[in-house]
Amino acid sequence: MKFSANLGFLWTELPLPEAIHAAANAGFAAVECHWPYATLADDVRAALGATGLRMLGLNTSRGDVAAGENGVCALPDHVEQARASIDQALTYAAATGTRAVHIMAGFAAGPNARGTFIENLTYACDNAGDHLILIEPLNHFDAPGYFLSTTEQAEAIIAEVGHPNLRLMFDCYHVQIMEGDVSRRLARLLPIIGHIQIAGAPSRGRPDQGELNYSFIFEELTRHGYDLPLGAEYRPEGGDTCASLGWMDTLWSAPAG
Ligand SMILES: O=C(O)C(=O)[C@H](O)CO
Ligand SMILES: [Mg+2]
Repeated sequence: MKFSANLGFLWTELPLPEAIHAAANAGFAAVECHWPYATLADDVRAALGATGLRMLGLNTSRGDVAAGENGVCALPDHVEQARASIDQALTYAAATGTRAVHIMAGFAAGPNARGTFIENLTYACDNAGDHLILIEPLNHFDAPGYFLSTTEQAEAIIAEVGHPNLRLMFDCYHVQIMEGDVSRRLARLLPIIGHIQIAGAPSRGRPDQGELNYSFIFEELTRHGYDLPLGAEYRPEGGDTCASLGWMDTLWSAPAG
């Protein structure tokens, strides 16, 4: 199993290029981030080039954070901002060789929100080139009122958009909280999954703590032939990422031979 360091949660005390170097030194196979826009894309690209790591994903902007926005792409009265956030994310992804862009839906509900999200996702896919477009259900406790909260809802939207670039970001932590049955759900949804993330549940601490048995999940994924890096998107205790990394060895030892 390979792992991607989510730099939205790991090494957050470091500027993004330095965090990329820290992830490489710690043995991660890739990195991913949340909102890199305050950092010059050239600096990120240089750090990726120097370490040989790929950036697997970044998010569209949250919008007006002070006003409590968490993405704008399902907000019927924000279509212009949504398209601008998608353009910004795709431009940054192209400049840094980032694999996927996560389209943040925002706090919204109802058929108009769904229709808006589908139109904006279609726009994103039509302009994505080689980049994957991801959507991610978030749990009700961390993101109450977020438009997308279950894999079932995401699966129906992916089918309706019907574009090969559009995939599910399966965050085991959110799925465990909202729906459970994680390993069976993972296996069934693998054909539409574009990225998988991990964290302990329900705390969002390190993956070796809490109710999810990741050793089992890793074995299952391996059995299904899944070999892309899994996104380590957890909050290290006390903010000390290096001290939190023991799980990388204890949860997974590569099969012999
Ligand atoms: O919160 C998460 O789980 C994410 O992966 C997103 O990037 C949203 O912040
Ligand atoms: Mg996630």
